[in-house]
Amino acid sequence: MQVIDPRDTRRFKHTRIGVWDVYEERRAKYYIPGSSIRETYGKIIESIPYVVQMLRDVLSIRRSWLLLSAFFVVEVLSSLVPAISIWYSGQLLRLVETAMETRTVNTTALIHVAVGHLTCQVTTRLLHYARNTIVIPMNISIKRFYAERVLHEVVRLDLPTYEDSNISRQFASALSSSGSSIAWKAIQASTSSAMTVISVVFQLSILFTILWEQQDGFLLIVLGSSRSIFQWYSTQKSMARPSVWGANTTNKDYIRMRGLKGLCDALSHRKELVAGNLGEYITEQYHELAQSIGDDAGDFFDLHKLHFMKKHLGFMSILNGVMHELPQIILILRVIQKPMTLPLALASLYLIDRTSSSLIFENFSPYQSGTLVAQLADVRALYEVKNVQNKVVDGRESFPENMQSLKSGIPVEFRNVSFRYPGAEKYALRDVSFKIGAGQLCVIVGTNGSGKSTILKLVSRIYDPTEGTILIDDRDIKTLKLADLRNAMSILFQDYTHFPLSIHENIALGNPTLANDGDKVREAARLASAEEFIDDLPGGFNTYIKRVDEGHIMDPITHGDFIDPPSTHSTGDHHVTISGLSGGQMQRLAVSRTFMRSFISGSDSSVGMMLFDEPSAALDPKAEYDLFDTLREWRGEKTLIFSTHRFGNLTRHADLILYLDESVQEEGTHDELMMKGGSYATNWNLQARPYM
Ligand SMILES: Nc1ncnc2c1ncn2[C@@H]1O[C@H](COP(=O)(O)OP(=O)(O)OP(=O)(O)O)[C@@H](O)[C@H]1O
Repeated sequence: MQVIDPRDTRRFKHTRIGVWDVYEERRAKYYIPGSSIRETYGKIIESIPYVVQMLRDVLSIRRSWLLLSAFFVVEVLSSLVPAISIWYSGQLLRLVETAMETRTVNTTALIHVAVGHLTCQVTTRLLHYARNTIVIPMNISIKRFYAERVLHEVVRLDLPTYEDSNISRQFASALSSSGSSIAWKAIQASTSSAMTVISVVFQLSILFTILWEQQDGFLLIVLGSSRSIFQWYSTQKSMARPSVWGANTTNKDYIRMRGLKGLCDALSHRKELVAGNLGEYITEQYHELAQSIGDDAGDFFDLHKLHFMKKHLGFMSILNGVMHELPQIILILRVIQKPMTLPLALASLYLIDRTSSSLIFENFSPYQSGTLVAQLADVRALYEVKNVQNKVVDGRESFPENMQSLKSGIPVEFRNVSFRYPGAEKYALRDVSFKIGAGQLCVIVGTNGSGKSTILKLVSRIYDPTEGTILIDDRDIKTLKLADLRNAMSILFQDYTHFPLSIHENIALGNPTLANDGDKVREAARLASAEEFIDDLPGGFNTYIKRVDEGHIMDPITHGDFIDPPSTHSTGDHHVTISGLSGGQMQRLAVSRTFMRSFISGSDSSVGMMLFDEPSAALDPKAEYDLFDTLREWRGEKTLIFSTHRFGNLTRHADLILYLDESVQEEGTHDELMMKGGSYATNWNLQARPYM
């Protein structure tokens, strides 16, 4: 993955386009005539092992042998037809010549030429059709094949790796599923390049044979071919892009303007926009900002296009026009000298026009899907994602040594642990040490941002400590196999999310081994007080909370907008989609998922530790009471660690309370800490006062 360092001016050129700062790598990666050919071929050679692997993979897809062979046959035929057509044009030229000399027309030959021309046209259309019937199914199969592979690569990434913007960009470019698949584009680009060579060689040799015998033949050949070569050259030049480039803006007004637009566009802000009467304010502010920035405030791609166009409107495009007219001028001069040669001149001109436009087409076609080198580089990127290493390195030791040891919970110890989030300057935790015994109930309290959630993320190895050691069952957490560790615990995050799946699956994913067990899912929901409201939903447990892109509709106004899911699935009780649930209902669902993991598998349960981050924040008092009542029953059997702001229900029963503020400030039971009269006692009294 390339990283752009704007300070590296030797490598990156800076251009200001409107409000945008554009950084382009000075050395171009793709082929530009005049640039190092060795470098270009070097890149192609580097990509060969990846391309070979890709071909092997593609050929392992069912029916792909057949489709690929058919595709190559069609491509070879398509590359020969233009040359055959030019050959017929040459025959026509000969007929005109003979007619002028003998004043007779060879009708049979004329019909022959006409039929030949027509056949070429029809064949071109048929080949085009045949190509589409091969290309589309091939593309669909290859895309499906790689979609599965990509899912496999994405799913294995841990949070710090996934959060890394360089890695996510690498994945985004390698795994882009829009349009054709990378593999298929590369196959097409390679074939297209090979066919271009065949086609150009054939066409030019036929043109050469035909025009060579004519008066000014050599000049016409040179002009005809150089016209297309020149046009190809200038197009390559204008289409070549540096391999690494990036654009950013630091314009405060523009960033604010985009922020205001984002506020209007996103559904998630609409509630506050409406309730806060923000419409008028936003319109005014947006207008003022737009006026002050002026035309510089454009979308990057629009401004870049404009900049690019101005840059390339120059000498080359004028010369291009001149080259286009030269054959005509020469032929006109010839006709002026010898008026009798007019028909021959017209036929020659027609021939030159045909050849050059067909040659130009041949040379442009690889660009429709990007250059060959670019496509091969993409294939390489596609295969290199599997080399991305996770930042949280897996341990080697199995855990636990025997399942029986989990039955009374798992002891946890922090030894001088400090932690800084990736990219953050400030420590979230500093020199934290504590010990939680097996089966104990520990409650972590503290102000906002004091590090409570961070402790839970470290215990579950979502992140690793920057300094210090965490011991699980007296063993360094880093030595344990990650899968085993996570099997042994159940965690409810503060910022839990629900998946775009049915409610049944949302709960069942807490314990995928029991995913098809409807009774267990229902039991988990009951324990979390969610069963009743789920049953009241239109589709019960089959209700979808949100769905990912369902259905398309094409009309002249919306052009492929999505159909609103509820309108397409409002019948029956399967896959009914609802647009929302209350905050408390959402939380009950999240708790159900956690219960599914830890309780439902009963004696088979491998869970010895449960972590809850603010599990009752959105619950009503009754639901909160029931939840903690259920959880307390598991004390002595599972280690329970809670992070919470609500002291009352939990802390009084806790074996250990940690009062946190970057590090552990106070530690003990409720009674001990109340006696101490420190921050815990102050906060307890603050919460209790309204009820006294
Ligand atoms: N992903 C992150 N990247 C960078 N900093 C983070 C990240 N998550 C949390 N922090 C910072 O780490 C510190 C501790 O955050 P943490 O979420 O652990 O606090 P908390 O005690 O759980 O807070 P709250 O009571 O508000 O939930 C805070 O200063 C927070 O801003």
